[in-house]
Amino acid sequence: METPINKQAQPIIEIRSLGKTFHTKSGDVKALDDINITIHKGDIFGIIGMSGAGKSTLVRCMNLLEKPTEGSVLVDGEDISEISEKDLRKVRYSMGMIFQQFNLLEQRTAEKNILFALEIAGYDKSKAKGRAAELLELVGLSDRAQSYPSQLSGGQKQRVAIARALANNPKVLLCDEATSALDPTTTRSILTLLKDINKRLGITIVVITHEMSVVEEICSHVAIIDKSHIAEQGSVEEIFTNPKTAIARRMIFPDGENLTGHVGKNCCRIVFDGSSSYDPVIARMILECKALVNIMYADMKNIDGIARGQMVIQLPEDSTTASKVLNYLRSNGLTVEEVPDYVG
Ligand SMILES: Nc1ncnc2c1ncn2[C@@H]1O[C@H](COP(=O)(O)OP(=O)(O)OP(=O)(O)O)[C@@H](O)[C@H]1O
Repeated sequence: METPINKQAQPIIEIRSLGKTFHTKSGDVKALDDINITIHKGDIFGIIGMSGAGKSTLVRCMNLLEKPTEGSVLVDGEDISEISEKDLRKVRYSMGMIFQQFNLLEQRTAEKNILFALEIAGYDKSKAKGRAAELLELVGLSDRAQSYPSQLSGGQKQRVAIARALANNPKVLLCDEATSALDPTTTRSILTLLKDINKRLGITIVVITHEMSVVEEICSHVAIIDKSHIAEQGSVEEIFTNPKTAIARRMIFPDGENLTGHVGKNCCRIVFDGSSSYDPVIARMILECKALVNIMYADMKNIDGIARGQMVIQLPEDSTTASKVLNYLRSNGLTVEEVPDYVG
């Protein structure tokens, strides 16, 4: 399944038929199977999945920290599994990375953590201090340059890690569960910073997370990974409005789970894309079509102030009334898809 093409933007990361098997003493573990993803320049691309789904392995394959056993990874059109170690190092410098546990050097101050990254990349020494100051300002930590990690809060540590990851002007920032160790308020401030960096510097951001709220807050696109496979991918708006797989529905609408386990013949899925609120439409439909319907599943979300979501209803057995219901919903601008055998 391909991400819808953003016609303005060029692909920056293309993952083609990628697979990764770990050979362990107790047998082979297939961590990734036939993964196909295209990330375009300027996207904030979320990769979401449950624990053990393969998220970290996938993000580590993007800069070949983990070597895929099948398929290829193209960065800016170049197959990076084919290039020399030296060129691969350059590609890695073009892809900054941040982690859940920050991974700062505890014996160095915030400034020196950044200087270290610049030094390794061979940055001009005479300009390095100025560059570090610029980066600390970008992440709002100019006044903590001389603090050691142990003197910083979790959010401040992640800001230093972001500054360090940006030191070499990367084209891509890979974030592996970057907010998972932070409280909700700090999480929001880090996500706001990432959004700002994406906007101001045009850096493509890949966000690995198990939290849908993170995707909802900052991502433009999302791929849902389940048991080593991509279950679904697309723009966040599209996936949130009309999730097609059970895993996507479970992750996006966890509150809808109390309605799972329902099975029904002759159902239809109604997609609310923000142009109408469902209560009056459904109520009017019941009155106008004189049709009683069973609600098999329903959930709505507020995305950017617009109500989106979906509902699955069981249509009346009488086919004339069922058609009336479908026509009514469609004529009210709703997207309606018939589901002959619904399994919730
Ligand atoms: N180095 C390794 N050796 C063997 N198996 C591994 C290795 N790394 C990951 N795995 C296995 O690959 C699968 C995917 O792991 P991965 O860490 O990528 O998942 P994840 O979605 O990031 O999970 P989590 O959120 O729990 O970190 C798991 O079954 C894991 O046990």
